[in-house]
Parts: sequence; structure tokens; C-alpha cells
Amino acid sequence: MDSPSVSEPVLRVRGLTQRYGDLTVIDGLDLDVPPGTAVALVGPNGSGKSTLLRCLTGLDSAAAGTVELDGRPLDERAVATRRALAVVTDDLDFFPDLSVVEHLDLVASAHGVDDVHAAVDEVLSAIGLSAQAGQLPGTLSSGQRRRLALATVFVRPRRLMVLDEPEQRLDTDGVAWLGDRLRADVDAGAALVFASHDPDLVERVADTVLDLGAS
Ligand SMILES: Nc1ncnc2c1ncn2[C@@H]1O[C@H](COP(=O)(O)OP(=O)(O)OP(=O)(O)O)[C@@H](O)[C@H]1O
Repeated sequence: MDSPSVSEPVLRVRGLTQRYGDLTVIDGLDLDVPPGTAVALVGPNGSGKSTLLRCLTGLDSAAAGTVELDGRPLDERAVATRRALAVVTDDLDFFPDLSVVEHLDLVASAHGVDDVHAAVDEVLSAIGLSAQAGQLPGTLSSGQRRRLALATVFVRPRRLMVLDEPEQRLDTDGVAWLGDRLRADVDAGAALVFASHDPDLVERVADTVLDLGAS
């Protein structure tokens, strides 16, 4: 059967190990993330949260172990992977000459969203960027740029969201909104892995907490 089974994990990780020189950051990690489930990665600075997320998304190659998305080895270049996987990391990359609304139009169109204008309008309004729709990324505040990065996740179909400290630079209301939105997405069937230093967000969103600082 070609379509992924609902009972199978969206993400399956086995024996994942990552090293930088002599430093072993991730050591033989196993993880299953079924649909409709959120996993939070917690732990102090340097405990390996971003390293793990980079390996999960194919941004970095692990030293050992396997990462499967919907039962197939994760290949970040494959169309199926790009359709399923929505990622926000620390590095916010935008086209300097495309406005907020043009970025979201582009992402929604590239992912085959049916009614691009309706989807973009909904996300702009929900994430609080309607008034900035015509602005270029360079003219946004740092929190607004972060909102734009998150909006690129919410404007497209996704089976798995991988988010590195999504609360970064958001104001209090923004973090509260984000918690509700992520939890609603997960309840609707998405899988989520996110790193966070915000205990309230972790409590609000996560089904499972993985403490990378615990030995
Ligand atoms: N490219 C690299 N080369 C060498 N060491 C690295 C590299 N990337 C990360 N590290 C090291 O790996 C360890 C884990 O870093 P990582 O960024 O994954 O931590 P983190 O848990 O995400 O931290 P933070 O909470 O500060 O975001 C750190 O000791 C870091 O110095």
C-alpha cells in the first residue's frame, strides 16, 4: 500500500548518533512520533536539541542511525519529503525583495494549496501580520520576521512539523497563540517535534518530553 498508515509513526528514528570531533552529542537515540503527537526536546544550552533537529530534517547527516519519514528513509530532496515536512530552524532566510504576502503566496502555491488567497489571508490574520502584508522582510521587526517564518509552516499542508525554539522573539500573546495553534494542528493529525526553553509552551503542546540534558 502506498499511502501511509495512520497507526505507523510519521517519524521513526533508530540508533541516531551525532558527533563533532570527540564530542558525542546524540548517542544511539530511538524515537517514534505517530500522527497526532507532539514531542518536545528540552535541555540546557548545548545539550543537542538543534543537532538532533538538524539530523531529523536532513540538514545534517548523522554519524550513525536511521531516520524514516512515513516508513521510508528520509531524503530531504525527495518531493514526498518536501510535501510532508515543514521546518523552522534558527536561520531565517527570506527573499529580500519579496513582501510578506508574496512569501506566503509562493509557499502555498508551491505546495499546491487549493485556494491560495484564502489560505494566506487566514494565516496572515491569525499570526498577526495582516498590517505588514506588503512589507519587505528587511523592514519587519525581529518578532515579525519570526512570525513570517512560522506562517510559512501554517500556510501549507504538513504531516510533520520540526520547529527549533518556535517561541523565540515572540511576545507573550504570540507564544500563547502559538501554543494553541500547534496543539490544534496536532489534534488534527499532524506530528510535531520541537525544541523549546519555554516550560509553559512545552506543557501546553507536548505529549512527550525528551530531556537531552538528562544522562
Ligand atoms: N558544527 C558544529 N561543530 C562543532 N560542534 C558543534 C557544531 N554544532 C553544534 N556543536 C556542539 O554540539 C553541542 C550541541 O549543540 P546544539 O546546538 O545542538 O545544542 P542545543 O541544545 O540546541 O543548545 P541551545 O539550547 O543553546 O540552542 C554543543 O556543545 C555545540 O557546541
